[in-house]
Amino acid sequence: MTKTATTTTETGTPVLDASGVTMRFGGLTAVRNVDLTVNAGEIVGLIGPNGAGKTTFFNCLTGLYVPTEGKVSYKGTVLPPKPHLVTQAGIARTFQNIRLFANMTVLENVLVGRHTRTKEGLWSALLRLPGYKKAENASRERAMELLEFIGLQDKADHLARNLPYGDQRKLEIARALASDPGLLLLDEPTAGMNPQETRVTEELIFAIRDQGIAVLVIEHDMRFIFNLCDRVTVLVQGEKLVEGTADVVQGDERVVAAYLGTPFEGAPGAEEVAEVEAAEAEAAGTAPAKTDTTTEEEDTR
Ligand SMILES: Nc1ncnc2c1ncn2[C@@H]1O[C@H](COP(=O)(O)OP(=O)(O)OP(=O)(O)O)[C@@H](O)[C@H]1O
Repeated sequence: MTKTATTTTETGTPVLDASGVTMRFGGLTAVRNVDLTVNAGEIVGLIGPNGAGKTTFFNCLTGLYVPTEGKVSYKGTVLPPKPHLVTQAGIARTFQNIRLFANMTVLENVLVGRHTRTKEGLWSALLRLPGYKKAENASRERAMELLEFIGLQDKADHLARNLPYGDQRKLEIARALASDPGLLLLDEPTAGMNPQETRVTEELIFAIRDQGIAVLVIEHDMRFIFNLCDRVTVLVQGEKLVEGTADVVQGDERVVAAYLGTPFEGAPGAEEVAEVEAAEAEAAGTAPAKTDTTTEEEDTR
C-alpha cells in the first residue's frame, strides 16, 4: 500500500496528545481529567469495564463531543471539536456498531471515505469537468489499492450488506484508511468475530502500523489487546487507573479488582460510591448513629 497524503512522523514523537479531558453529561462525569498520548509508530490499547468511558473518550478525541474540559492536539496542533475537521487533520475512526452504507458496493464505501482528500467541488462533479474525472480516477486507484491491502479486492463490486460479518469490519477499516490518516482509532474492531477473524484483524493492525499509521484501539478481548499493544491504558469509572506495557497492566492487581468489581483502596469513583451507600443506608434507617456508638441492634441483644 503506498501512502499519498499522510506525512510520516518520526517514531516516538507524539501524534495524539490529549490532556485533562473531562466529559460530563448533566450530573454524570463519564470521563474525568484523562491524559493520553499516542506516539508515532505505536499501537496503544484503551481498556476498562463496561461503562468506563472509553467510547465517550473516543468521541471527545474525534470531535463528536465537545469535552467539558481539556484539550486534544494532533501533531502539535489543537483540534477543533468538529468531526470533519478532525478527519481532515489526520485522525480516522471506526465505530463499535458497523456503520457501512449497506446498499452501496464495497468500492463505493471506500470512495466515500476518500472525500476529505479530494479537492474537486460539487460543480466540478455535476458538470463532469476534466479535473473531476482525473480526481475520480485517482480516488478509484487508491480505493482499489486499499481493498487489496485488506484482501477485499475481489469483492469490490459486491454490495456491502452481502459481505460476511468479518469482511464488513475490515471494510470499515479500509474506509477509515481512505482518508489517509496518521492516527487510526478503532472501537472494538473484533467484537462478534470468531478467533480466526480476530487473528486476521490483529495482523491487519500490525500491517497498518507498519505503514506509519499510529493506532489507538478499544477492545474487551484481553488476549488480543495484550498481544497487539505497545502500551495499554486502563479506564475505570471515567478515570485513568493504570498505564503501561502489557506486563505492567496484567500484573497490576487493581486492574483485576476493577474488572471483577472488587473494591480497592483509592479506586476511581470509590468516594462517590461510599457517599451514595451512606446516603442510601441513612434513608433506609440502617446507617450507624453518628453521636452514639451503640446501635439499636446491640441494644436489643
Ligand atoms: N450521550 C450520553 N448521554 C448521557 N450519558 C452518556 C452518554 N454517552 C455515554 N454516557 C454514559 O457515560 C458512561 C460511559 O459510557 P461509555 O459508553 O463511554 O463507556 P464504555 O467504556 O465505552 O462502555 P462499553 O465498554 O460498554 O462500550 C456510561 O455511564 C454511559 O451511560
